[in-house]
Amino acid sequence: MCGTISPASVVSAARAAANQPTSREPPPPVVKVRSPPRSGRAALPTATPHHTARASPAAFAPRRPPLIDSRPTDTGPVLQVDDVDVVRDGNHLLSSISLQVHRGQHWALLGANGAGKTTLLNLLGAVNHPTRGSVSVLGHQLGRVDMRQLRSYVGHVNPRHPLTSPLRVREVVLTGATNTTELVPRWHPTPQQSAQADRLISMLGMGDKSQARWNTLSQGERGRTLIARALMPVPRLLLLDEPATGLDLAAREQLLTSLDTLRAEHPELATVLVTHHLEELPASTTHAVLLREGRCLASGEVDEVITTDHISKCFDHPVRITRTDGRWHARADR
Ligand SMILES: Nc1ncnc2c1ncn2[C@@H]1O[C@H](COP(=O)(O)OP(=O)(O)OP(=O)(O)O)[C@@H](O)[C@H]1O
Repeated sequence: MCGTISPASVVSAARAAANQPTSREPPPPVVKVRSPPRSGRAALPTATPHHTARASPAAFAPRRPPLIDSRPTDTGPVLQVDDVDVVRDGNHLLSSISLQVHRGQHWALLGANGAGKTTLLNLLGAVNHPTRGSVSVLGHQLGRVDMRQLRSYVGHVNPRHPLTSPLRVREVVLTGATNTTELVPRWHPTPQQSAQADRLISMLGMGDKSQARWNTLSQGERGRTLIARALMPVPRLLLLDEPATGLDLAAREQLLTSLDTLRAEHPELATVLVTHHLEELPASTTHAVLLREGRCLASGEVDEVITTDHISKCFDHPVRITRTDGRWHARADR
């Protein structure tokens, strides 16, 4: 039986713990490290070579004035992708992709198996660089910033979370503070980080599983744990890679309702949600991009993109699309 998820209160609690303003509160004075970048230039340390990217525990001290100015007063796009290609082993995984995501927008990223959805999401999450073209995340162009630090400002829910050691739920959530898969040796959370983790766990209905080990969790419990983990940095951008995979009917509906509430309560948040299934899209989805064989088939406002014609082309199969009470359904067109 699943507990009740209340994402609005989750984020409110996270903001309170991180001492950040909610959308209703006047912002406290901010000490900026630098002015917000206009040209995409970073107010971050310069790019860190991969071989030096391992961070010491001191690197995960409690957050001070943000190195990235990602406050709601920013007017630039949260994500800007310009004419991007990704090539691996001579194969074009993505070709000529462009995309602009603004705060308050909730994008669905749709496509058949192998269409390139995860490859694109990994660019948006500052996990990988493009082969050609440019990607800016929270106003910072990949290749000009410390990717690890930039990633710490993005909530990324990956159902294939590569955790192998049997960490407890609470420990997994705390790795959201360090943006690592494993606990960082000799790192200790601050009292605020500990309290925030406990609040998130409780509000995601995992309070009675807080000490359970990762390898014993059901798929739905893992999903909730990973959402709590992703919310630890109080992100302005939330990336969700097939968040409903493996959830039973009730758990899926609860998750989608939670995402609707989260979005309504936090109008500054931008999200990108990857799925193969239209039934897994929250009603609050505002935009969509369809990928087919690494290319963009359609992109824009959701009702113009999720159409019978586009979806049939995208999945190379004749389907009929209907939308009822904000939710989408796809049926084979016989
Ligand atoms: N490192 C790599 N080298 C070569 N090909 C790769 C590499 N990584 C991914 N691919 C291929 O790129 C294509 C796109 O992969 P990707 O995981 O982005 O697709 P997807 O749309 O997320 O698929 P799915 O819905 O099955 O998860 C696939 O054909 C995959 O096999």
